[in-house]
Amino acid sequence: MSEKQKSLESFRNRIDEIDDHILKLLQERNETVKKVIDTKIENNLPIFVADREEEKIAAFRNKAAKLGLDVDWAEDFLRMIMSSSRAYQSGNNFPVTRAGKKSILLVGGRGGMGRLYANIAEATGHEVRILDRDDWDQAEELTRNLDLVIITVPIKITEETIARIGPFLSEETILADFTSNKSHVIDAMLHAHSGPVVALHPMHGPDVMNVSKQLMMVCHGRGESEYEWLIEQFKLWGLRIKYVDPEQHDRAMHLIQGLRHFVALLHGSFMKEFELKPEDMADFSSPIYRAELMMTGRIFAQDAELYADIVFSNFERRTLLIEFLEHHHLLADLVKNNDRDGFIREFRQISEFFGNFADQALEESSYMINRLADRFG
Ligand SMILES: O=C(O)C(=O)C[C@]1(C(=O)O)C=C[C@@H](O)C=C1
Repeated sequence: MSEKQKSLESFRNRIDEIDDHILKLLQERNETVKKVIDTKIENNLPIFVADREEEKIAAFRNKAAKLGLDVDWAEDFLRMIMSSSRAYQSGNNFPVTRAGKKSILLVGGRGGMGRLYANIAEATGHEVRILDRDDWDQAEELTRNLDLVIITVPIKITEETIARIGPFLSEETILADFTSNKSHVIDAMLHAHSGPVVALHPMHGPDVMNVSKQLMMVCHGRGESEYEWLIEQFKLWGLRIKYVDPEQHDRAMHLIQGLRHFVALLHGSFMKEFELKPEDMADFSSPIYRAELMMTGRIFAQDAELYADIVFSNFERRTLLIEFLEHHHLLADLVKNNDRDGFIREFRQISEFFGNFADQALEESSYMINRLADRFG
């Protein structure tokens, strides 16, 4: 072995030692996190503490800069550590609110979201009951002495399920739902129940590792002081809360869920029609195109009925999708007429409309693409 090879080997050995040391330190950090979550459970404190994380990130960046390290990389590193810390804290028991343990019924509790929240609520010490499709003959028993009922059934049967459960509920029971559609649902709940009502939309799927730092949209219905403990409980689980107006929520959802999924559907359907095989396209794609292909492809790994419910959710959404499809003429005509100048004019008008957001989109998407390329490239 040459002298050069020998020194390379000794440097690599030193790097291995340092990496092992990092792992040991992470393990020690985890042991401390275990004590943190025990203290939080004893004192009813939340898993995710935004201020603490922001302060730590700012301090870490400063220290990294002084040590001549890449500050953005250092921030990512710390964010990953804290994310794993929250996952760890979400692994066993959860803190409960000062209002104490409650009885909670999940209607549709055997679906993905129902199971996720049933497990978390159970791990918090709440009494969890499930009412699924075939359990309606037990509805009376399941709704006795009940603090909260959450409707988490497919969109298309949400309103009829609300109407069905309403008569079983006492004045004190909170009626809530997890549907991605709010204005009609909140009206249905207020109509079916005279007690506290709150409409919720967890902005995540059932496949998340844990709910810490996930967003819960909240639309006020009735009796805020009575359902306050529930919002508090979400915060203790680590969720972020955003209060929204139901109409405003639904408009945004038409665009985000309806339109976005529809664009992906159109893309996938076109690929199928012209036999553009995703594997071949992926091989020829740089990270950005690959990311787009993945955004389209991920939909088809999921349930067709779920997407049908999202796309066909209601009349407003279907109207918007038809408007969207008809709008394609504007661009199709530019292409048909080989109107390069018209294309540039339209492009610039869209850029103006997007304003500063376009720069933010460029920055965020570049970040995402670099991370993806590093992991899967
Ligand atoms: O300081 C806390 O409360 C923690 O739970 C620890 C920790 C971390 O791992 O540093 C994790 C989650 C919080 O959001 C903030 C910080």
